Amino acid sequence: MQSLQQKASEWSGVAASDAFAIDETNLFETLGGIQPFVDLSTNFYNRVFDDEEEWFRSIFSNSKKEDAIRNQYEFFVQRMGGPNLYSQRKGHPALIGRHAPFPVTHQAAERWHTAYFLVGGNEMTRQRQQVQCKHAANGPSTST
Ligand code: HEM
Repeated sequence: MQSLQQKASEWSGVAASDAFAIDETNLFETLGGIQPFVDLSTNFYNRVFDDEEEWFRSIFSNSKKEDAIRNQYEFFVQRMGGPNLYSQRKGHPALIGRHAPFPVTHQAAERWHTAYFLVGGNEMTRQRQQVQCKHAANGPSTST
């Protein structure tokens, strides 16, 4: 079976070595602290909340823009080599699980190619759940 990383690379067209090049440098230090990330996430969510396509905007209809901005910049600060702001406040990022309530489909991931790992992660989670349902219907597994 293909790994999540293989699927994400195939769908996005971004090689894993390019995706993980962020680990070869400390972008938090290079960019000079938190403010560039606050600006990035503010600009990002201003555009998301003003998107011209209703189906895309509606994915965020239950989110407050200020919360979404903070969640995102704290996550990026942490992931790019800065202090663990996100985990101190909210725990493990667990991004596949946290996105499970939202329709992060192939169509949505076209907007943000990094999101293909969420699409693949959701598919794998659903496949595992289907296997469990089958076992439940057939009684306990004897194969372990
Ligand atoms: C098109 C693809 C995506 C869609 C539609 C999407 C949608 C959402 C939505 C609706 C939320 C809740 C907003 C909130 O924080 O209150 C959210 C949260 C979040 N997203 Fe995404 N997302 C996408 C891709 C990504 C990617 C690629 C990343 C990481 C690189 C990411 C990181 C996060 C983080 C860190 C949160 C905050 C989670 C939390 O603390 O609850 N998202 N996303």
